[in-house]
Amino acid sequence: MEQVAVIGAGSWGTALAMVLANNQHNVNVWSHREDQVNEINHHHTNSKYLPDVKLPSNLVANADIQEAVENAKAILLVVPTKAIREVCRKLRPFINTNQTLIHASKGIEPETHKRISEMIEDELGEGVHDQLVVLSGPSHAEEVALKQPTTVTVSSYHLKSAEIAQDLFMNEHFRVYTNEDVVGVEIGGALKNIIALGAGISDGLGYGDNAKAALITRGLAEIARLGTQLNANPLTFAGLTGVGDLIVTCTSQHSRNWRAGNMLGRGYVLQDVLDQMGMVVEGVRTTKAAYQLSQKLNIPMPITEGLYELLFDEKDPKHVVDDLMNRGKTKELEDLSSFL
Ligand SMILES: NC(=O)C1=CN([C@@H]2O[C@H](COP(=O)(O)OP(=O)(O)OC[C@H]3O[C@@H](n4cnc5c(N)ncnc54)[C@H](OP(=O)(O)O)[C@@H]3O)[C@@H](O)[C@H]2O)C=CC1
Ligand SMILES: O=C(CO)COP(=O)(O)O
Repeated sequence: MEQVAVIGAGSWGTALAMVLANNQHNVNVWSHREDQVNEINHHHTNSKYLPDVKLPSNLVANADIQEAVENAKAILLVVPTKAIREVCRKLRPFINTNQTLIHASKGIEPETHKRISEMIEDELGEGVHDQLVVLSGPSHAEEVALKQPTTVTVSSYHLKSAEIAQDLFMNEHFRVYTNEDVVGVEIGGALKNIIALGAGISDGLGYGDNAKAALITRGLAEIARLGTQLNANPLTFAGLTGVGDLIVTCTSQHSRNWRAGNMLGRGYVLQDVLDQMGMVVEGVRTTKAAYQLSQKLNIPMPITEGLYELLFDEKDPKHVVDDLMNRGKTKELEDLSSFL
């Protein structure tokens, strides 16, 4: 039984805290909202983010970040990418070299084009490199909270750290694999959200399963094309954090990215969609970051480019699809030749 701190009390932070608490660990969830801390401690619920779910009694909440991480063997960071740096700065005075630092967020930072583990190292110092672990894979919070069978991957430059995370989370409902390809795991988890927005748009436009299968497979091709340029292992994209997460996010109505895309496809404007969602839609900022990166590295990413034009240049969704379908002729495997 270990002491674990969870930084972030949204849907994913709460669901992962439940997995840890169900594994008999003592879990302290930090939230920046007093009212939410009181609700978790007095009613054992987090009604905004996981309605109708009862939280275990060994899961408590704290609004003081120092108290939340006190004596923690591991700290799990689960806030939107946009909040990672701010939260790390709050955390910095209270971490030590014996703790495993796990993050479960999915995004790339616009302008710097950094992955989340790189942002964390920027803020907490290079000394945390071997303590860092990323947890990713096909896993909607709503299903994890109901103990439905789920598989994820934990990845670290230091296998021992990944194994510590594996031991903390693994149980009969939640199966955890290790993988040492941090770049591939983070790139797959972040970029699938762009394709999920696209899948939602396609459904919102009334297109069928053929279009969605095309988006998933050609989306995977461009994710792998960028990822391998960044030194990811191409095989990671065939795994849980690549095609696995693409499937779940592009086909599930739990996905906020799919739902946001669906509204865009039905004609809603971006700001109204984000206002209605009330939870993070990571794919929007990640589209900007991935588009910028593809331009900088001169890597063709036509779906990402189409999404960028739709989100940031107000291009009509139907025109985006028409332009994707009417690109010049190409070979399916041409892009993949560098893998061989
Ligand atoms: N939900 C899921 O099923 C999964 C999510 N993820 C990833 O996990 C990450 C978090 O997502 P998720 O939990 O779903 O997001 P939610 O939108 O459900 O919750 C985000 C949480 O972070 C808090 N937060 C936002 N900004 C700050 C800040 N500056 N300081 C402190 N807390 C802050 C929010 O507080 P407030 O209530 O005040 O806004 C809220 O508690 C994302 O990167 C997402 O892609 C990964 C796998 C599955
Ligand atoms: O990453 C997720 C599932 O693996 C959650 O996706 P959404 O953020 O689109 O809900």
